[in-house]
Amino acid sequence: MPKVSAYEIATGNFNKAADIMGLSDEWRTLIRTPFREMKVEVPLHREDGTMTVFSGFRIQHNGARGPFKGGIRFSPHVDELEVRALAETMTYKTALVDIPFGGGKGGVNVDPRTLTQMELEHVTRRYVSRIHLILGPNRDVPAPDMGTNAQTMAWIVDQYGRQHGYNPAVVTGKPLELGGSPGREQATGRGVVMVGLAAARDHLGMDPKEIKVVVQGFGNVGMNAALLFAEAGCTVAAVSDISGGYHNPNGLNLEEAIAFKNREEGDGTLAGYSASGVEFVAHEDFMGLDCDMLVPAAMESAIHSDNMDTVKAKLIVEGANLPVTPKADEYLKEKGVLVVPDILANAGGVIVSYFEWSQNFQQYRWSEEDVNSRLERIIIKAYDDVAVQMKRHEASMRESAFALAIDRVVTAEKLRGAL
Ligand SMILES: NC(=O)C1=CN([C@@H]2O[C@H](COP(=O)(O)OP(=O)(O)OC[C@H]3O[C@@H](n4cnc5c(N)ncnc54)[C@H](O)[C@@H]3O)[C@@H](O)[C@H]2O)C=CC1
Ligand SMILES: O=C(O)CCC(=O)C(=O)O
Repeated sequence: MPKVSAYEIATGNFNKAADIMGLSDEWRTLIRTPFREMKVEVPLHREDGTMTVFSGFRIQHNGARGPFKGGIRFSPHVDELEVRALAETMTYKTALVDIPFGGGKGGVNVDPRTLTQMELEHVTRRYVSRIHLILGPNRDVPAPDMGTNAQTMAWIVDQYGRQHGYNPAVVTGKPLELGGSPGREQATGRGVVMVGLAAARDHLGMDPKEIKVVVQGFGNVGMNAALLFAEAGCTVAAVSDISGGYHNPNGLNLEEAIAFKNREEGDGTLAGYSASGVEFVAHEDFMGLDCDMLVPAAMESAIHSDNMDTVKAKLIVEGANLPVTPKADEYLKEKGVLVVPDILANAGGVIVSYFEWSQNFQQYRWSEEDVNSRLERIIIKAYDDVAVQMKRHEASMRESAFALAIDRVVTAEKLRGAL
């Protein structure tokens, strides 16, 4: 895969929108420059007696509209520029869906699959003990991202509480028992499905039952999106994870695939999965599978100059952050493929994180139906707002979404007297 970094993709996304807006160089610099970046050592004494030192980051990109908000990623690829790009993406995501947060992101360059549960807990606590001073319910509120989950958030709330007193609103995506919100776990995938189906209806004139979907990534976002697409009546023809792709043009049996992935003796992936009608697909062939809607929901730079011309889908819905490189984006635009950008498509997670944070302040729990219907209202309002901007600027959905979001951040900065 040609290496286009997350930061290059974030730069491309910003510049195209800033050009459309006619944003001055001074404002470009002010908006893009992160408010604060923290890099910390995260040492781990392993159970086998060895020691490893990881690097941890928490980057607060922009807080003009509210506390910094964004997930924490555990992945061996994490570095400062990747976290900076993801933090900036959060700034525009929270602005686009108009929730009262800025943008931030954190990460540790650790592969969680290589650690025991106890080692993972140590890494999480060490990381939090080094960044806790810049966190807080009204300061910076983390959440899960790639390689982290509700259990990680539970350790974070506990570790933060040891130093500042217990406050569940310091982190979202927690287990329900610790003040998590009903619906948060499925929220990102649910949002992907809500905007994906709206875009298929409005731009392709397709009903769910006619839509063939292919999903890259079978973790929190990809698995929940696949399940909810199937529940809506779509044919989910293929899914993939780190082990490769699994394809049945007539539709996969997702429950069976999930049971295989979660089996006791497995490694938590789909490696070795086989069933009648299912063929294995190598990573490099996955994006070229026949479908109407392609959902990259794994990692950045998934659709790039070497595979962009294999894409058969008419609609791409970005479940992952930054999955399409600028060159591929330009190519797809010229080819007439509609791309629903990450800051809209995967905003369901942070929207329900906002609900969780609000519920924690109220010390009150909403029902899952309430959460899901409020999520739909907010994400579809953002989708409609973007549609208006597309007409106004005669621009792509990505350019229009970013222009709207950047404008809201600039307005907040001006009101606060930034310059
Ligand atoms: N968890 C959340 O609420 C949100 C996550 N996102 C973004 O969605 C993406 C996925 O995040 P999660 O689902 O949370 O992570 P996860 O860690 O739960 O799942 C990641 C999945 O991607 C697979 N994967 C990794 N490398 C792959 C490759 N080369 N090809 C195919 N599959 C591969 C993994 O095997 C796993 O199934 C990331 O870009 C993340 O930033 C965006 C918004 C919210
Ligand atoms: O739920 C959140 O606060 C942030 C989720 C996230 O990291 C993302 O949307 O990329």
